[in-house]
Amino acid sequence: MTSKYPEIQGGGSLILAWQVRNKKILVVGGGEVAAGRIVNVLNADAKVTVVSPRAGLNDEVAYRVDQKQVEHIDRKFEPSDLDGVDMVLAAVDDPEASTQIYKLCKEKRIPANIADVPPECDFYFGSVYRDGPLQIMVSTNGNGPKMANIVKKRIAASLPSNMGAAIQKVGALRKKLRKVAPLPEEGPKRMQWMSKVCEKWSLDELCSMTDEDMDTLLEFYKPGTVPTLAEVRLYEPGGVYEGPFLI
Ligand SMILES: C[C@@]1(CC(=O)O)c2cc3[nH]c(cc4nc(cc5[nH]c(cc(n2)[C@H]1CCC(=O)O)[C@@](C)(CC(=O)O)[C@@H]5CCC(=O)O)C(CC(=O)O)=C4CCC(=O)O)c(CCC(=O)O)c3CC(=O)O
Ligand SMILES: NC(=O)C1=CN([C@@H]2O[C@H](COP(=O)(O)OP(=O)(O)OC[C@H]3O[C@@H](n4cnc5c(N)ncnc54)[C@H](O)[C@@H]3O)[C@@H](O)[C@H]2O)C=CC1
Repeated sequence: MTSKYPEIQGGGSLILAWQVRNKKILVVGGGEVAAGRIVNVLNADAKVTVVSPRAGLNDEVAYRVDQKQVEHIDRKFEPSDLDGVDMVLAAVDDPEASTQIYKLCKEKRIPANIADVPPECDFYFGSVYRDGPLQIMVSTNGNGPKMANIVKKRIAASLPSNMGAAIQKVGALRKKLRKVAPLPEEGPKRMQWMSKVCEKWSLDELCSMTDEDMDTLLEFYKPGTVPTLAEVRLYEPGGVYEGPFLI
């Protein structure tokens, strides 16, 4: 029997945008996989510590250590490394160490990704496309990591190059709108108006929107209308404005 509600398809992952700004993340290992993890978490503004013997660091990880982008503990993993840590990413070529790290993380309830052991991961990484504020993650839920990479590239190729820039402008406009209409009870109106702007304006229009344009556009929030960019630029503040576009 078909239902009017979404059908449940178990076996997936909960895909979230985890906020790790200033959280302490421990990366165990300093090889190629660790290098990828480090980029992912630094891009999310985490505080990163890498534990691995210096001799085992690959060029990229050694570079990030030398640049002080990450802290470095020059030895093998020890249990005390987990003190005060919010997340652990293990990428070592030593299955025994992997299992020990996993067990300790379970005990201490620290979320962990153990690169080579999917059953020991609280979460998987995915293939990520990034364009400014826009991030798209593709997961195949452990079935085909390389396929995730291929799907990501296809999605990326289909996206306009100014998508991230447009989203950045929308972010700035939303911030200003919050100042103009701060009250919680205005929520529904605020959201409706914001959605209309996103739907009506092209990406090029959004991208070319200046700070001044934003302020003018926001004058249309009260009547709840959405002019075009051209109309915004024709608008004279304080004037009585009743164009055919005020729908
Ligand atoms: C479960 C998971 C756990 C986790 O790592 O979080 C995991 C596990 C394993 N990967 C293995 C192999 C490879 N991994 C890659 C690449 C990536 N792997 C990533 C994620 C994940 N890998 C998680 C599932 C994600 C999902 O299913 O969607 C990506 C998407 C993200 C990232 O790691 O950052 C990143 C692409 C980054 C990008 O697009 O930029 C390549 C290709 C390459 O290196 O070019 C290969 C070789 C080819 C192949 O096998 O496909 C093996 C060894 C298998 C063996 O021994 O044969 C295991 C262990 C196992 O499967 O048992
Ligand atoms: N996405 C994924 O899940 C993938 C996982 N892998 C697996 O991930 C693991 C790591 O791969 P690579 O980075 O290519 O290996 P690698 O050999 O380049 O690096 C291993 C690193 O671990 C460090 N290390 C070893 N024992 C340690 C310990 N006890 N404490 C701290 N550091 C220690 C070494 O110094 C070295 O920096 C391998 O087991 C590999 O099979 C490989 C490809 C993709």
